[in-house]
Amino acid sequence: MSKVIRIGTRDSELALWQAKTVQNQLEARGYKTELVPVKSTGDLILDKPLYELGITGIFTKTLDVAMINGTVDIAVHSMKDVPTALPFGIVQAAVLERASTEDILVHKENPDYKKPCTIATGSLRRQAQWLNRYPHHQTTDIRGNVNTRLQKLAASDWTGAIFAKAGLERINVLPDNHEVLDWMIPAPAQGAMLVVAMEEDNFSRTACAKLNHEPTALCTHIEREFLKTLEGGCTAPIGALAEDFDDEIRFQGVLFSLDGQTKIEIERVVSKANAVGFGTDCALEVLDNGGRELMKEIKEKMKK
Ligand SMILES: NCc1[nH]cc(CCC(=O)O)c1CC(=O)O
Repeated sequence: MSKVIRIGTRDSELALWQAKTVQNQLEARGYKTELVPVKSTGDLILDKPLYELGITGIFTKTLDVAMINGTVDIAVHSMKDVPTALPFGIVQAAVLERASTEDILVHKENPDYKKPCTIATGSLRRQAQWLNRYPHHQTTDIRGNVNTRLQKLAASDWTGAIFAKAGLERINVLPDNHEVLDWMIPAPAQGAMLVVAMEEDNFSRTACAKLNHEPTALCTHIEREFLKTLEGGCTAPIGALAEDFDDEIRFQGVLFSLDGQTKIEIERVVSKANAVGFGTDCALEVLDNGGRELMKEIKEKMKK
């Protein structure tokens, strides 16, 4: 095992933490590794909402190119940032055991939700779910990595900002003044880390396979199937969570209109033995239940 596995990562604190976790796990199994941080397009364009950029894989593209060019062997991503269709030649090499899946609101003082509030989020999914629950509130866009967003919140007069709990926990910046949004359905694969490799790179794939956490891989697979079937390549307010209970998977999926007023949801239980294709089946049910018209409306609004 003399070959060094070069691990590509974005250079944010969270991305580096995640890449180092993969590095430590590989080294614990006797592999030699090297971290290669790169800047992604998503980290360089910070003045526009993500969904307006109209680029899928804005956080993953730079690393995909580095891997195809052979400057890195594997790349570590927050799985929820990875488009459901991987570039040709790139494959999933490992899904690590999932951390917290929840969204949280970080706020300054205890908010009174009965009053008008301003909630910062750059995510269509979080915006729609917040406005569905609190129609008299408003949302405002926020961009940047986790630390930047915490600073922007501190300097603002907003009520709070929404984060993935996993991200703040990982880099140890979860403030006391936060509330877990247990009613909000997370993004597909939120809280999971994905390692990708080149299909023909058997050495890296064999190494990474040892880090794979089967239940997380199955749950995130179902959530991403749901996403892929619903969205058809377009960004939309979609949430999905599959949870592992011994030999059963419990699944919740939801599609919202952009203003949060329309909600199409599904809740199902499936045995692990029948889990293949289950995410797709759930998405088809949502589409048949008014989702087709809703997705068409969202696509038209997003063009403007
Ligand atoms: N969209 C950015 C992003 N991608 C992954 C995480 C956090 C870690 C995770 O959800 O796995 C975050 C930050 C956030 O949503 O607050």
